[in-house]
Amino acid sequence: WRKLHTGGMKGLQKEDYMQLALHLAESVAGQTSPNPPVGSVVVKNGTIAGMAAHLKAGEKHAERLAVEQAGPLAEGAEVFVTLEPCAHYGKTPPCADFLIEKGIKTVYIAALDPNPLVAGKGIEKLRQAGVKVETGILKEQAEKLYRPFFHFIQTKTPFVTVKTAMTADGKIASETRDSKWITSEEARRDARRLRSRHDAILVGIQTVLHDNPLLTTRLPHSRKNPIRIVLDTHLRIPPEAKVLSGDAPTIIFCGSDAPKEKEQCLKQLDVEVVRMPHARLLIRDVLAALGEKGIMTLLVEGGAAVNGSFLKEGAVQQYIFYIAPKVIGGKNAPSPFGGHGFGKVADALPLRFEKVEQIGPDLKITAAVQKE
Ligand SMILES: Nc1c(/N=C/[C@H](O)[C@H](O)[C@H](O)COP(=O)(O)O)[nH]c(=O)[nH]c1=O
Repeated sequence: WRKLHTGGMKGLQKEDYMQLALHLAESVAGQTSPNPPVGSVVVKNGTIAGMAAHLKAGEKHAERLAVEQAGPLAEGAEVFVTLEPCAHYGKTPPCADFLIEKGIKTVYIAALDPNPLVAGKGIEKLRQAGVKVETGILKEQAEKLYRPFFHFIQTKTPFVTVKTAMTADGKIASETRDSKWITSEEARRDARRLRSRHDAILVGIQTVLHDNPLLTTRLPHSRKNPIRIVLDTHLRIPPEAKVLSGDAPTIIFCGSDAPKEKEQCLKQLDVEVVRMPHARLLIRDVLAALGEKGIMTLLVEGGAAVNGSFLKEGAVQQYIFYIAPKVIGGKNAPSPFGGHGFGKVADALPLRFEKVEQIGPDLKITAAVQKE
């Protein structure tokens, strides 16, 4: 990437072009759901003849846009693409056929598609047509970017991130349940940016009753607000709750016994109410329903009760902890995870700390759940 900035185009290696394609893909992550974010670069005689990202589900794919930009230069060109070109008719015609038709000489691919319907088919089509194909360039970086998409394809449920903010002694509020504010404005802005990269954000009714959150991004030039989801078994949410405002779509999940008249009143507020088949809300049923709606990434902002159920259910793929340099104390001050947790330390959920950053005065730890 530095080479692209400083050394001009001369002497670029294939990894440099793939890095550019990955930067393009990373820049659209969060806006292409339920499609993956893909970037592509077309190179002819050592110069960049096209570069593009897939911008929105249903619109043209990255490699098609980049090759179209190249025009007549596409003949005999090299194409770098972050995910294996599609070989099947989705909302748009297959890219593999398009690349063949345009006379592309070589296709470099970072990550292979895990979808059994398409895995390897695009590559096979290209090779049968005499196109040279090389895979696995910057594979690790691409597979990290595609973790949510791969999870969604394989499980048909959203990739779940739990975000929580706590003091250095692990409290999300004081004993009197005051929580304004644990972390700094910079950290809370960073958390709202995290929201803007998610398809949906979920909280429990306790958080609505205690914090009355708006659950929007409220960032300049930010993309659309995520869908707001509230787990509210008995439909206790007050009609004047801020989360019922018109700033973003809101879906409330309730149990089978929730009062019907409350459901009607919420529907008057243009709020979607999903009545689940059991009296108790089961996390796996909620996730299946969200997957059905094409929600690929879900940010769970708790509070403690909901976080506790997601933890117990093993339904989380990533945790993001914001830690403030403060000590609040109090044996009854709430911690991020309610419920009874795991009885033995040996049964604690194993994580892998992937990134530790300082955001203003606070720490931000991004942790992946270790595959069991
Ligand atoms: N109390 C804190 C948080 N509190 C998070 C709450 O769950 C809720 O999201 C907040 O009330 C924000 O609501 P809204 O959507 O912005 O209106 N989250 C944080 O990152 N730091 C804190 O100090």
